[in-house]
Amino acid sequence: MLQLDGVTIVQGDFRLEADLTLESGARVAVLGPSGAGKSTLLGAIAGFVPLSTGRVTLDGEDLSTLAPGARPLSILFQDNNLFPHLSAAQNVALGLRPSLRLTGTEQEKVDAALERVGLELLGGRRPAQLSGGQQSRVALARALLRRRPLLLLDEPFAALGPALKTEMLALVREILNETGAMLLMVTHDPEDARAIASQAIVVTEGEAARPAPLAALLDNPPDALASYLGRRRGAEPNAAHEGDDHSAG
Ligand SMILES: Nc1ncnc2c1ncn2[C@@H]1O[C@H](COP(=O)(O)OP(=O)(O)OP(=O)(O)O)[C@@H](O)[C@H]1O
Repeated sequence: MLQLDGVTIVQGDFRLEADLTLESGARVAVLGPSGAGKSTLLGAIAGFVPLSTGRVTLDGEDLSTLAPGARPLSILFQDNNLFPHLSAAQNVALGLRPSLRLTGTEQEKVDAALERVGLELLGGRRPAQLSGGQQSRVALARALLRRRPLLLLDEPFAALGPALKTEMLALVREILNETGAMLLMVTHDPEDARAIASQAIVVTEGEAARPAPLAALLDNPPDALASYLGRRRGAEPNAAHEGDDHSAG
């Protein structure tokens, strides 16, 4: 269970509050207008952004006392945070051992993770020698290897084409099924959210709201979310944002 307890984050004149609980294994989309604080929320959980007040706990453990690298979570950004001078296999291995001096068993785990994402033949290549989708796979393999109970995705597949994005979301879903990890995923795309999440946290007007069922939220969005999704509450279905095609029943 992930708890944000009386959390306030202040960055310059920006302020975000969060008081919410997510059950173990929850799959949660983080939605909201640009600049609302979605990345900031993930950064605070991951430890890159300091809390002004409150606590973040995972299964009762206070994460606020742990350095980012020691937190029981993996985070993926759009740029995949791969090191350009290391091979794909070494980038994956970093998830296990920052020194890259692997034992035989650890090497086997790295190989298995690369195989799991279909990159067993490309482990020797550096990121620049891989396609965008392959780079995303390397980053996912590293997250897979770490087996942390919380996976934070900050629009990691936004730059990929629709087919690749669908494939990556399917892979994430499989990984979540295998690991039982909890997911928090920032996305601007309601269809991506539907593909993987069952709940949503709406971040708007200085607050990260308590999680709500995703389908109901997308079918009948509050005003702040409706304008961000490109349509108004009560609008005719054919006034909906192109590509945002869903039926209520
Ligand atoms: N280091 C910083 N110092 C001051 N303000 C910051 C800093 N980083 C971000 N902000 C501000 O915090 C607010 C939230 O930014 P954040 O990146 O979390 O928004 P977001 O919802 O993820 O936006 P987007 O959807 O555009 O990525 C913004 O107003 C931004 O300008």
